[in-house]
Amino acid sequence: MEKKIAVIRGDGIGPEIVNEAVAVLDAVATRFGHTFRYSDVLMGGCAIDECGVPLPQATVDACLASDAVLLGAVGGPKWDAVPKELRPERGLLGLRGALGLYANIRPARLFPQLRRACPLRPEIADKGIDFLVVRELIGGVYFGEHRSEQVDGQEKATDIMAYSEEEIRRIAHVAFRLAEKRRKKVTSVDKANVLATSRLWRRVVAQVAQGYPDVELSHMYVDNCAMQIVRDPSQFDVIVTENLFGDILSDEASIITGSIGMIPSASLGGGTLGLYEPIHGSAPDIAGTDAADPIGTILAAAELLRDSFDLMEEARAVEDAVSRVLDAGYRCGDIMTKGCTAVGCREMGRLIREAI
Ligand SMILES: NC(=O)c1ccc[n+]([C@@H]2O[C@H](COP(=O)([O-])OP(=O)(O)OC[C@H]3O[C@@H](n4cnc5c(N)ncnc54)[C@H](O)[C@@H]3O)[C@@H](O)[C@H]2O)c1
Ligand SMILES: CC(C)[C@H](C(=O)O)[C@@H](O)C(=O)O
Ligand SMILES: [Mg+2]
Repeated sequence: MEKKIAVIRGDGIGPEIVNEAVAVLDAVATRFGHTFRYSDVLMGGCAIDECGVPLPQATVDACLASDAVLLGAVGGPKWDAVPKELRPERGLLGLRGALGLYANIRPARLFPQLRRACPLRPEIADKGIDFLVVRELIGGVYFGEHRSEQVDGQEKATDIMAYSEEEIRRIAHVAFRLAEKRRKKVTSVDKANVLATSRLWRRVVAQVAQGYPDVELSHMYVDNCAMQIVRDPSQFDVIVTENLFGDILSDEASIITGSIGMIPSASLGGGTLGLYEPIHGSAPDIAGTDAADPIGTILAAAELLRDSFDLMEEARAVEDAVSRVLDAGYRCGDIMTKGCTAVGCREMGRLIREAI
């Protein structure tokens, strides 16, 4: 099989972790006889430095001309002073919007090898952690109007959160379809006791549920959900929620499985083009030190093989390789526990490649 992959290394640890993920894709190509052609494109702070904007049109065009997009992460303190519409993160939001990627799927799954890195009490972890956060990605407050003005001699800032029925309906279908293939439970998370967008969310999700009679739907307020994720994560199968709540809950869900450095994400739209990235950011505090855990990005590459290229065996080979390296006791600093062998980003990548 021959496929084109747009590669966005980005800022901070982005280039370090993407290098390892691309090398893993190369190992897959060699073992299974595929050809992956990469086009390197700029986004975020590095694009501001090179081109003056966080999302050059050439990047959008290259992504649209590819079969999938692999991303590291963007942003960092170097660009804190740039005007808000030019911030590195605007590049990421702009790309998600330009590619129509409305569904962001972020798994929370505890690797059996990482039980000791799990910060939850053993009796809670032993009940199992295996759920998905399905986050709406191109609506809500992220894509509403952001305004700052002088009122009565003071600065006043406003962010508008808006959702249409159709924006809610399409993400709800994604959640129900995923739940049908899993444990058949959807928890829709909102703040319907306060927000008009959440009341609409609840009504539309309940309507969509009627088309999936085998799937059980429950509703939960986001503050309660944040608490339930650490109290008893085994109750969740698929969580579906709006953009901002999903951003926050997925970071929270990541840490109960060991580390944010281990969690991949897939951003999907109506077609086959998907964007695959770890859920974490550019980690400026450890950039350039070879301390970043590349596993989240490598597992994102596995998702890319499965979702965008339909290469099930190849995706499984990457996931099994990660498992075998963890079985052998190798750990990056974020998941290091007593008795294991500490390795850096490059060495972790090499071990996983060799295990393929
Ligand atoms: N998708 C993205 O590109 C994305 C996502 C989140 C944040 N950001 C941006 O990244 C920058 C830094 O944000 P932040 O510090 O709030 O969040 P962050 O996720 O970059 O880092 C949070 C903490 O997790 C650690 N961490 C993150 N990834 C790791 C990995 N792979 N291995 C080991 N440790 C890891 C970091 O060292 C840090 O202590 C900001 O500019 C933010 O806007 C970008
Ligand atoms: C960098 C930022 C805009 C982004 C988001 O909030 O979506 C990030 O936190 C993420 O989770 O991908
Ligand atoms: Mg986030």
